[in-house]
Amino acid sequence: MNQPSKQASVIVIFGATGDLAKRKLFPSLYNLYCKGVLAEDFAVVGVARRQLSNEEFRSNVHDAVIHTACMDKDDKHEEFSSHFFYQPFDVTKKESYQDLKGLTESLDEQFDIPHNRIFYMAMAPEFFGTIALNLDSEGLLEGDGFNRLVIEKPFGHDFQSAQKLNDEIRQVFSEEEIYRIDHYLGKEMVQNIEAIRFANSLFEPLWNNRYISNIQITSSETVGVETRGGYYEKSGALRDMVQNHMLQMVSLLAMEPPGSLTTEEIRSEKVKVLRALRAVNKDEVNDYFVRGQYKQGEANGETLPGYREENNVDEESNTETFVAAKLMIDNFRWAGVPFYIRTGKRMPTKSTNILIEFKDMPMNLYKNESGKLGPNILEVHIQPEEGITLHLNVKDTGDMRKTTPIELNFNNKQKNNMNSPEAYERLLHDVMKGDATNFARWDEVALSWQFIDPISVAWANEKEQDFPNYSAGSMGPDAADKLLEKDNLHWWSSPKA
Ligand SMILES: NC(=O)C1=CN([C@@H]2O[C@H](COP(=O)(O)OP(=O)(O)OC[C@H]3O[C@@H](n4cnc5c(N)ncnc54)[C@H](OP(=O)(O)O)[C@@H]3O)[C@@H](O)[C@H]2O)C=CC1
Ligand SMILES: O=C1O[C@H](COP(=O)(O)O)[C@@H](O)[C@H](O)[C@H]1O
Repeated sequence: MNQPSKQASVIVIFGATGDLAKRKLFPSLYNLYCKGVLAEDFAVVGVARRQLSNEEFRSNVHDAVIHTACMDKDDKHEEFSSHFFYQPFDVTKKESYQDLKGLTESLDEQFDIPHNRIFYMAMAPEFFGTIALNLDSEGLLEGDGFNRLVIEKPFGHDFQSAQKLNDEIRQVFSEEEIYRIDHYLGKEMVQNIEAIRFANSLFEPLWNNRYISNIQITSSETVGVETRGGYYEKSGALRDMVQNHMLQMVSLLAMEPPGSLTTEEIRSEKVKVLRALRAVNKDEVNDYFVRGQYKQGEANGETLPGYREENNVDEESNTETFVAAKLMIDNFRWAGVPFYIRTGKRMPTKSTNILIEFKDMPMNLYKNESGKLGPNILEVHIQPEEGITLHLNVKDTGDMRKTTPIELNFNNKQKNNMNSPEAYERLLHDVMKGDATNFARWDEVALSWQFIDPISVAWANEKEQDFPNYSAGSMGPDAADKLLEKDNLHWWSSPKA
């Protein structure tokens, strides 16, 4: 048998019969297997309440990856599934943990794995504390190898609940052992923000309030809440998207250059941005934030239901399915530069796009169609396109005193032959390598909740009388446009969306 790799591990998935495991985790592990990242020395133990045999579980895994192809190689679905094992599990029962300990130790021997463990919490957060304490008390963390805990979002519902959850898991796991997933941090172009900024002398000197007018981040989804009404009613777009994904993108765009690309240096710079975010108190919420809820509408000739007609949604629901906001970062670099963000469900396109609008030239020497020189804009296309577009003005071919706008485009997928890995694949690989850079540190999570909480409290206390206020299939309520019009600006719609 080959020497086991140092990172070889037994991966335990709590909630292995659920949606996340099926749609994201198994296909990502399969891709890693195809690429040779997972060698022969790995094993996955799935646990959940229902009674399944190993064979039944493997058949579920097989079905989940059957449409995922190994690039340029023969498919290995059977071989891959043979690394999977199942154990029926009750999170509250000691015997479940003792059985799990026995199984993981026997897999160490069978697959020649050092005592390395990755515990992936793909279950409701209310169980995380209990699981962590039992893993410790039942001896599953003993041994020479590493123990890593991967925690899914939502990490709490507000600052207080996040702190309680953090305290519970920190009784057992150190901060370095905890990997708090924010899957946006696994996206190729989100990771590219740092490279675009810090590897190009063209941009970095301009990346401040002297040259940038404003930054706009739009993350729009075409889907409604589908089967997730129960969860979403308690969450809303503010907690579901803004507290985590949107603020993470803001941090990466606004942070100072780290001294080096180490995990802690990068995360510490992001934390400084969150500390400098101007707090919005309850009386100012309407100046900085807009909320929306979709009503019935149309897209591609299809009638789409309103949010209040979805399953498990209250017919008078006050939950927002759209948020737009103006964020101010009160530090030397960003004073006076608004960061506008918007995100919502049932919008016309599935797209995430960042747009950096540079300030106008001090004087316009040129004439063009509109009489106004268009601004330089750098767009970072996060999804579905992955790339950047730089909008410039060049001389019109016919008239030397006239300009015409042009675009310089880079498409990442073309460069990578369409094989850019999925976010979960990248993040799972990072966990295996022990690289926590693209995971949220506790202080990032704490600060983002502290910023969000006054807004969610204000919205919970004051029912929005205008709800529902945007049609499914539209770009959100008019108030989101007015938020920028007040500043003599407008949302740029991306040609790549
Ligand atoms: N689905 C997604 O795309 C995303 C999910 N998440 C988060 O991931 C977590 C899991 O989500 P998802 O997979 O969608 O949820 P599901 O409801 O589909 O799955 C939940 C899993 O937990 C198991 N489970 C529930 N109660 C217990 C219990 N008492 N003891 C043991 N196992 C239990 C269920 O299995 P059984 O019924 O057999 O016990 C099932 O395997 C949640 O925290 C969610 O917020 C985060 C981002 C995206
Ligand atoms: O975390 C979440 O993200 C998805 C959007 O993710 P994306 O990668 O498809 O952009 C969102 O639909 C979901 O509500 C939220 O929980």
